[in-house]
Amino acid sequence: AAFQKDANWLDWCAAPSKPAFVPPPGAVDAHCHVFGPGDEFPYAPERKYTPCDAGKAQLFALRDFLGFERNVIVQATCHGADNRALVDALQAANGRARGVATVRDTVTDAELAELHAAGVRGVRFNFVRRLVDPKPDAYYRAIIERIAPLGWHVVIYFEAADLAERWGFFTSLPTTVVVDHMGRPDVRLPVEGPEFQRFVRLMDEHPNVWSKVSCPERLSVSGPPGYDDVVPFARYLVERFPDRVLWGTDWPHPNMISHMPDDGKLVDFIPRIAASAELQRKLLVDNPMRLYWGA
Ligand SMILES: O=C(O)/C=C(\C=C(/O)C(=O)O)C(=O)O
Repeated sequence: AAFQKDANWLDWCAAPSKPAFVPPPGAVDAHCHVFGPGDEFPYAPERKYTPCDAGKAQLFALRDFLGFERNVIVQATCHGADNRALVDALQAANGRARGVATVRDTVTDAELAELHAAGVRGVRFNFVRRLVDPKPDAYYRAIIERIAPLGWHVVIYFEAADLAERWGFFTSLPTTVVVDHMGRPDVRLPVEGPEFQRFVRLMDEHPNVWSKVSCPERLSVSGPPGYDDVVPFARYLVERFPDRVLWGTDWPHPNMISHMPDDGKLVDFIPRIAASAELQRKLLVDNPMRLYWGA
């Protein structure tokens, strides 16, 4: 094989349980990835991890098994700014997938047009240092100038400690801004405490800011299968900002060290954080369709 996955890499769950929760018709898995296969879509030389391959066929099979209709496929750092695997998956999805790409400030108009034609509707800025060496604000502002005319939005991934430091930059972004995984709250701290309430203030004071209420498996201290300690945080955001939340599996779950989540159990997390059919429809259908399909 062209690439060897990292020695401690956990492969995605090959036989997830069938979720008890049945997603509403048209439900969207709004945060997932495709990895390689590496001998067709090489991993980026600047990557900080090498995953197992996780291709579009498995992603779409999981979509169908879990009862979802569509995917938003997000470029992961292991592919850097090489979006070929993402574009390949989008083109194979027959309109049932949209993408969030990674581009450099040198991206050409032709490259942006090709990405848009494939179904890309946003770019991702990853500030998690174990994944990417951060760039100066000017680098990101240059990219935003290039993508704003396309109507794209920005997805940002950062650690809770970064929020205070980058508040000025995050609140200056002119597009819709979607935060991955609730800004990674420390769930040992109280929901009403100053740390999580800083993130709540970001959403409360900036109506262009959305959040994914995903990845309990990354945040939980109490652990699987229920990730009980994450429920209050995700539920709070769904109930406070029902029109600006998204949910995703995060398949194939890169960099999970403690365990590999069962995707069926992640789906059964949804009714615990979105307790009514209306909130479930907003979270899984209305919000992602509005943002990614312009519905
Ligand atoms: O998949 C996620 O959203 C989380 C992770 C990885 C990435 O986002 C990435 O490599 O782009 C992580 O926390 O390691």
